[in-house]
Amino acid sequence: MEDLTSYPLELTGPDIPMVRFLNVRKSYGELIVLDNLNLDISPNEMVTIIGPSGSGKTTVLRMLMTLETIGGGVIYVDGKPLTHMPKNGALVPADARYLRKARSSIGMCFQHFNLFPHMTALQNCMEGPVQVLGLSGREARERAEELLMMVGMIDKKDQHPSRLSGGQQQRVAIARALAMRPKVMLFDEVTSALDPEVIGEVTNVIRDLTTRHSLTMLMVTHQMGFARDISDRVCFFFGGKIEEQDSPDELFSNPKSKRTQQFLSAVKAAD
Ligand SMILES: Nc1ncnc2c1ncn2[C@@H]1O[C@H](COP(=O)(O)OP(=O)(O)OP(=O)(O)O)[C@@H](O)[C@H]1O
Repeated sequence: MEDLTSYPLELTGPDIPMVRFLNVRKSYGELIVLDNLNLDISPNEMVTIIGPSGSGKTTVLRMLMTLETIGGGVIYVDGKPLTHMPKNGALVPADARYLRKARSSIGMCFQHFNLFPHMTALQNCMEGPVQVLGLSGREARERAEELLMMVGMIDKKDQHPSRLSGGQQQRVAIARALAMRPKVMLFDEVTSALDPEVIGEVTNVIRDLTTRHSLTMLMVTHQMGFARDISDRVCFFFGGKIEEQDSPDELFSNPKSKRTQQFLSAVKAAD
């Protein structure tokens, strides 16, 4: 087992990142998926991960959601360890109770919306705040209505998911994740399963979040134009590592690494 004594029990100081991956490793058998990953995300920063298929992009998000066990290193959120917990003055792997609480600081939207089919849009957004956060029905309803308004879905609040388009369902899924007041929002290919004509309504909601709301966000996308448009920083992943990271303008206009150049040319040629 890894010696964790050199890892801080918590991050302190004036400029602590909202998210820190510290030497994070993940393998499936022989396959190394994340190779000593170090990544900091500042409060209110929007970071996008791009890269070829199999480079570990989704694994990064799944590790932050604690859907995967960690093979090495520690992830911190808002200064506190996410994957580990302090015990007798040292970090040890987090138990289920600690993980359940720690994970509530992370919100996620997937390619497939996973709304509860038997609940209306409003009920979908109220469920977590009532069941997990213990809000009263009235408080949860107010919060849900405010968020459905923000994503432009208030007039459809009493519809079930089967009566909504893919874009509308994804907007409800975003509102549902935000209703838990996460510290960090993750977006994994949220437009991939959508018809082209409704992609804009979802990207507009995410763009709105970056400009009007202070929220730390990490996104995986294959839509380079969108990544360029809304990110503060873009990380190009290759083989489970960050090959290159920069501001979107710099990374897309002036990529330094050969692998980034090749990837961006291939994506452009396929467009
Ligand atoms: N549960 C698993 N068991 C075994 N291998 C896995 C598992 N999950 C992911 N992998 C492998 O880990 C590697 C990274 O997967 P990941 O989904 O993070 O890649 P990605 O960059 O998001 O790819 P894509 O763009 O195709 O979604 C891939 O080679 C994948 O096959």
